[in-house]
Amino acid sequence: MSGRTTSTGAGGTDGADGATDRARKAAAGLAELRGFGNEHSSEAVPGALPDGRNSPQRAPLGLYAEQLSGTAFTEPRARNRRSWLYRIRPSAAHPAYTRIDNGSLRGAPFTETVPDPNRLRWDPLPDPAPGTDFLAGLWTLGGNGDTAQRVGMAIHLYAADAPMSDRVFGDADGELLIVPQQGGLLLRTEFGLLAAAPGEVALIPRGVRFRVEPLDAVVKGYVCENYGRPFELPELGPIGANGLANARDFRAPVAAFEDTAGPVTVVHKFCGNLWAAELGHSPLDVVAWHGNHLPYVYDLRRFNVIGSISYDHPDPSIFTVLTSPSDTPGLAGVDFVVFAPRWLVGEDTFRPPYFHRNVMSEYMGLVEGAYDAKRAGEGGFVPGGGSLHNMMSAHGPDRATYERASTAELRPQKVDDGLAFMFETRWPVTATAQAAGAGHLQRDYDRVWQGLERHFPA
Ligand SMILES: O=C(O)Cc1cc(O)ccc1O
Ligand SMILES: [Fe+2]
Repeated sequence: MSGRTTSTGAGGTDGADGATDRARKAAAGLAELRGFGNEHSSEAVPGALPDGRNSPQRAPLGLYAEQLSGTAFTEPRARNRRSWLYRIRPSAAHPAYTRIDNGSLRGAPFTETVPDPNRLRWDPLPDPAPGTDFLAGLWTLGGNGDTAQRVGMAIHLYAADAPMSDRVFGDADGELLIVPQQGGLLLRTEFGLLAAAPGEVALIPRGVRFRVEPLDAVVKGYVCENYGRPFELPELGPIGANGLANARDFRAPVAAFEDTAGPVTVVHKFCGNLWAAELGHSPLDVVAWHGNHLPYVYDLRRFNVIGSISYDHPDPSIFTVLTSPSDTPGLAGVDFVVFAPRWLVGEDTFRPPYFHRNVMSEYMGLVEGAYDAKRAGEGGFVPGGGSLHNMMSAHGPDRATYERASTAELRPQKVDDGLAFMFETRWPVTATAQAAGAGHLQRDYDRVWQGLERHFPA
C-alpha cells in the first residue's frame, strides 16, 4: 500500500465497432503501471488531472470530477480504496434503469438447490451459441453469502465469441476476478485497457465499468465474484518481506478514453439482478484518474512458489495469491490459490495433496494441463472443468494418483505440466439449478476414490 506513480497514457481509443485489429495491437503493447494497492495516477491528455486537489471548482479541460469508492469512507487507511475519475460526462447523467433478463447469471442468496455434501465435478462449459458476448456468456455455478450484505462469493464460468460492442458492464455486487482458460481477453475499462491471456488473471473492482473483446475466436474461463472485502495480498509472516505474489508484478492500466456517440447500454448488476440504461455516449470516457480502486492483471507464472524442502506436503494456504479477509482474523471469505509450476523434493513424503476433510469449501479449476492429485484426460479433471468439494466433504488424491505416488521413487521432481487454481471459501457453496442439472456434470465422480482397498493386515 505504498508508492505513487504517474503516467501520461494513451489518447482516445477507437470506437466500439471494427476495432478488433486495433485491439489486438493494443493488447500486444499496452502501457501499464506496476504495483499492488498503489496510489496510481494517469492522464490520457496532459493537464487533465487536477493538481493539488480532487475537486476544483472547475476540473481541467471541462471534465467532470467523480469519486468511486470501493470501501466505506471511514475504513482504515491501509485498506481504504477509492479513485477519482475525470470524465467527459458524469456517470450520474443517465436515464432510469430497467430490469433485463439475467440470462445464466445468478446471485446470492443461492436457494435453487440445497447445499450438497457430495463431491461434484464438471466438464468444460459447452461452446457458446454464435454471437455470445462475455456478459451473455456468464454462467453461474454457485456461491454463498448475500449480495445485499456484501458477504460471500459466486463462482461463474464464461464462454463467449463476440465483443461487447454496444454495451458495458458494471457490478455493484462485488469485484470480478477473471481467470481466462481459453483465449485472451481485451478489457476496455473506465481506467484504460488491459489484456489478459490464459495463465493470467484480471480483476475488475466493484462498480468499475468495462467491456470485453475476445482476442481469440472462442474464449472461456472462470470468474470469482467476491461480494466481500476487496482482495488483498496475504500476509507473509515468517516467509519474510518477499515471496508469493510480489506486489510489483501487478499491472494497472493507463488512462484511455472513448469519445464516441451511442447508443451504448450500461448493464448494472445490483443485488443479483441485471439492470440496463441506454446512454448517448460511451461511459468509458474517463480522460484522467488517480487512486487505488483500480483494475489490474497478474501473471500467475510470476508467483513465487514456497514449499517444503524437507518433508510433508504443506497446506495449500502457502499458494495463496489473493485473499479477501472476513470479519474473523485469519479466516478468509474467499482465497484465490494457484498451483503453479514447482519442484517437489520432500523425503519420505506422499507428495501430491493428502486425503483431507476441510472446514473450508473448495472450488478448483484447471487452466491447462493436469493437476497432480487427479487423473487427466476424458472423464477426469480437464482444463476448463471444475470440482467442488464442500465443507467436510472427504477428498484428495484419486486412486490412480494414490497408487502412483505412494510407490514412486522420490527423486527431485518438477511439477510443471499444468496450472490449477482454487477459490476457497469459508462458507459452503450451493450450486445453481443449472449447475446441479448440467449435462456436463460428471455423474460418476465418486468412482475416482473406489478401489482404495485396505492394506492393514487382518
Ligand atoms: O483438494 C485439493 O486438491 C486442494 C488441496 C491441495 C493441497 O495441496 C492440499 C489441500 C487441498 O485441499
Ligand atoms: Fe482439498
